[in-house]
Order: sequence, then structure tokens, then C-alpha cells
Amino acid sequence: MAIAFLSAERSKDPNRQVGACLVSQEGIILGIGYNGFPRGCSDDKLPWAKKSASGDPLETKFPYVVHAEVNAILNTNHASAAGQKLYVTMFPCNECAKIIIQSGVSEVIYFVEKKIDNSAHVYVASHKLLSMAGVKVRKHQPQMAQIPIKFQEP
Ligand SMILES: O=c1ccn([C@H]2C[C@H](O)[C@@H](COP(=O)(O)O)O2)c(=O)[nH]1
Ligand SMILES: [Zn+2]
Repeated sequence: MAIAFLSAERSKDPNRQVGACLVSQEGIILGIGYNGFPRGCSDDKLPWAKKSASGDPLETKFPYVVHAEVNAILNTNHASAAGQKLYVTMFPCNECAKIIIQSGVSEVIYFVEKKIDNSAHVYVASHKLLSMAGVKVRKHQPQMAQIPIKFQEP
């Protein structure tokens, strides 16, 4: 989970930084991801807005951003995601739940569940899909409140 949080730090989303880390049953890190625009799509040329004044959805981030869970699975090195565990800083949306299921991930460990707003149905659908598909889901029980990182003096 610490790696997922460190990965989230790389997200340019001003409103929500999400990180994910795919880990083998033996604890080997297989893939890391955070929410961001696709390769080659500039962070400065696409909108990070959550809402647009004009109401045009193309002026928001949603049509363009790749979710952290998808990036972690796609960034997986040679190993398959099947049977592995996905640590994610926020409970996955329904679209990520579909990718998680189809890639064969066996367990999702999440840190927080998004505060229910107008997208509540999305997370209800996630729970329904993951449960029906037999993917284990649990909330992470942190052992510490922060990740102390001390960079060694050169
Ligand atoms: O499953 C998910 C759901 C959302 N995200 C990312 C995608 C966006 O960059 C933000 C959206 O959060 P808002 O609170 O609506 O700003 O979160 C993700 O990576 N995975
Ligand atoms: Zn998602």
C-alpha cells in the first residue's frame, strides 16, 4: 500500500491522486500505476477540471484520464495479473472493477472508499461485480499513519 501511495504522488490530478500497485502472492511488485493522461498526451494540453463552466464534458478530465488501477495492470512487467493482489489508494470504480476482473486479479485491497456523491452507483456496481466474480475485497488496516522516508546523505 505504501508503494501505491508513493505512486499516487506522481499524479498531476489537482483534485485526486490515486495510486495502485499489483503484487504477486509472494509479495513481488509486478506493476505500479497512478491516474494520468495516456502516453504522449500532454498534462498541459488536456483539462484537469472536474466540472466545466460550459457543461461540455470534453472540457473535463474524465474522457481522457487513465485510472490508476488500469495503469498498474497495463504496466505489469512480464508476469500476468492473474491470481495477483491489487493494492489501491481508493476503492475502484466500476470500469476498473471490470478490468480487474477480466485480468484475473484475485484480491483488491483499498485504503479509502470515495465519499459518496453523484457517482454512488458506480461504486455500488463495483462491489456487485467484484463480489459476483469472486474477487476478494478488503479495506487496508494501516500499521502506521505515515510513510517515513529518510534519504541517505550522499
Ligand atoms: O477507480 C478509479 C476512480 C477514479 N480514479 C481517478 C480518475 C480521476 O483522475 C480521479 C477522479 O476523482 P474525482 O474525485 O472525481 O476528481 O480519480 C482512478 O484512478 N481510479
Ligand atoms: Zn476506475
